[in-house]
Amino acid sequence: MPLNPDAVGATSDPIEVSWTSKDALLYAVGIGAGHEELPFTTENSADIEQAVFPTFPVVIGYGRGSAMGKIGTFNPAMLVHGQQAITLHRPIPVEGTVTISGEIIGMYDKGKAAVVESRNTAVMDGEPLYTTTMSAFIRGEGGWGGERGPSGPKNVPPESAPDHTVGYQTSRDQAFVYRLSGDRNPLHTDPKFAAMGGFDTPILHGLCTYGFTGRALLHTVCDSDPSKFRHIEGRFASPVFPGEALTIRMWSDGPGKTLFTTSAGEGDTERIVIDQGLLEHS
Ligand SMILES: CCCCCCC[C@@H](O)CC(=O)SCCNC(=O)CCNC(=O)[C@H](O)C(C)(C)COP(=O)(O)OP(=O)(O)OC[C@H]1O[C@@H](n2cnc3c(N)ncnc32)[C@H](O)[C@@H]1OP(=O)(O)O
Repeated sequence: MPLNPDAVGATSDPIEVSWTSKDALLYAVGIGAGHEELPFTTENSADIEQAVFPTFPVVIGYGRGSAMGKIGTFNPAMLVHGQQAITLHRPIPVEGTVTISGEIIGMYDKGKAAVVESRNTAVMDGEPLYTTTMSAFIRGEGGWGGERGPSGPKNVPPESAPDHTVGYQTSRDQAFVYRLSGDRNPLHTDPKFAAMGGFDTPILHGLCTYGFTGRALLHTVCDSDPSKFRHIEGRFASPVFPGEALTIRMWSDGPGKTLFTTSAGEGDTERIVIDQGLLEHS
């Protein structure tokens, strides 16, 4: 059975998931943090309280609570992560339990591909903690005559030079650490599976690049304070190969708003890998 466009509105059964301090530390090293970010990478440094990166919700209970299981069948090697947004209602504690509910909120026919949007809402102690929205871009699954969905430019930065630029280096083996936070998709580690998806070598998890990007934004425009980081959104514009350098460029867009892009590679190979980036912060 192929994709089922009638799955829009399908919901998952709410499910309880928990995480520990160690999960937050593992996520931190998976997105490249280390000795310069001790609050996020240690729980026992003198006079430092452990903190959690605001992009951590994307791995809490990874995949559990999502309604994506209701969209029908497709070749998993043809799926790439398309877009991701995270809204934080309060900072994420070092450990905790949430109840996650998922819903399919859109299924768009792009002709050569299907774009499937889903939303997860997480509640802790009866109050919303965070909401995540993601889209999957499934190549070869369009063409059923459905709505084309959103298109056109969004969160376009000005032509002017960025207000801030941060560079990070991913490691050749970055995906092997990042996957331990939950996403074991072999697209990121197995050359044969990657080849089935049309890639010469495994590509980096989109959410790993997203985590590096969130670190840059947190430290540059939120004074490294997760409580100032309210909402982030962006679109995966091109694959990243493990070992590539990342450059995150930021433009202030008025009070509490920063537009951003993330690029990978250097010189001739540099290209934007996250576009339509927006951070809302205080
Ligand atoms: C069930 C379990 C769920 C688990 C989810 C996550 C699992 C993870 O392990 C998977 C990953 O991490 S994959 C890695 C991260 N993602 C990527 O690397 C994708 C990078 N992007 C691309 O390759 C292309 O932009 C590409 C291929 C996405 C699009 O490029 P093109 O084919 O050239 O498309 P284009 O002609 O530019 O546009 C066609 C229409 O699609 C819309 N669109 C483009 N990029 C999109 C994107 N990233 N997300 C959503 N929609 C997108 C365009 O707007 C266009 O629509 P329209 O014509 O209506 O304007």
